[in-house]
Amino acid sequence: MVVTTLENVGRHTTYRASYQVDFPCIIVHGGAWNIPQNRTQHTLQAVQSAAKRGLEKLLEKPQNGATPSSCIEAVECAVCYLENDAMFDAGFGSCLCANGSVEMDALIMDGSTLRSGAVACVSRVRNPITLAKAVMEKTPHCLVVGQGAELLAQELNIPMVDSPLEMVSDVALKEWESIHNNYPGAVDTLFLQGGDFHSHETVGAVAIDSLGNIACATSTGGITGKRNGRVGDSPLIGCGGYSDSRWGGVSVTGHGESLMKVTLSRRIIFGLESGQEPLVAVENSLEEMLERVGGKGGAILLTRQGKAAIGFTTSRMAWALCSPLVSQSGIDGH
Ligand SMILES: NC(=O)C[C@H](N)C(=O)O
Repeated sequence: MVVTTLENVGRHTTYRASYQVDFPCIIVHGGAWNIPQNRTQHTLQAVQSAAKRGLEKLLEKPQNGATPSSCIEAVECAVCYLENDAMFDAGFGSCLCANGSVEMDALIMDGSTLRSGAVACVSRVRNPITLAKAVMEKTPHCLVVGQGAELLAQELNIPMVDSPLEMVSDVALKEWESIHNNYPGAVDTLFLQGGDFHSHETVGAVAIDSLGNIACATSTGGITGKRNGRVGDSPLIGCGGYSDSRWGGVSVTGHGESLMKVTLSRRIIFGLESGQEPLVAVENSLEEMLERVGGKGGAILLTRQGKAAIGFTTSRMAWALCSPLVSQSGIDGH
């Protein structure tokens, strides 16, 4: 068993960067994997636009004396934008399960109260992140799944499609057909050493508003060929995302089963609590996940102190950072 030590930290991280930012600020990712060249431009532009829209929400003037805590609206807005883009593995265009259907997961978390809401295995909801937000704001629960979640969407008039087939894109269908007959291996191998070739553009965002409140959101269709009913890391608190305004917020992407085993997002925040620099917390956690359980992934982090950190162990991950003074983005490893 190899346990990550200080000597081997940094061996696998393909990209690491950190920025000092002003408030309010938002950072967005579009999934860690081996993004093909022909998707580069679109993917990068989309995460940049999503971050810009999120920032606009953060800069909106509060109405009727309402508290200007807009980080939740900002992450929802950025994630919705990417869910609506068929290129991403979230909302319309999500990866397909073994039986060819779409099952989506999403999580949102409010770091000022630790309230969170999540949905899993929804097939007919246009924007799973909006339903996750409704779970947080309108129910006493943290996670609602499947039919129960869709019933809630109906009750709350959250936009749904009539048939799950309406959420299936041509690209997702093509990829599903290409790994036909190899489903059991897919979830195990797609993100493992050297195997980050498919599956896909999970999306996420972290925002800090002018009051210093921090929210995170993550949304995904999971991994192509996953067993029906499989739930990945994305909707689970501490796995797909975590936010505590005392420290920071994080959204992650990658091999869900690995991310769950090391509770990647909570682990990164715990690194901050233990006094680690933001980038060290991100890098140590990703390295440990790869060393310990063999899974690759990526993370975005925004801290209370105004540091943004980005890291990934896959070949690529599209990300974009936007504040009134800073605008940065990237996709390649070093
Ligand atoms: N692309 C991804 O990030 C997949 C997601 N983490 C899952 O396993 O469901």
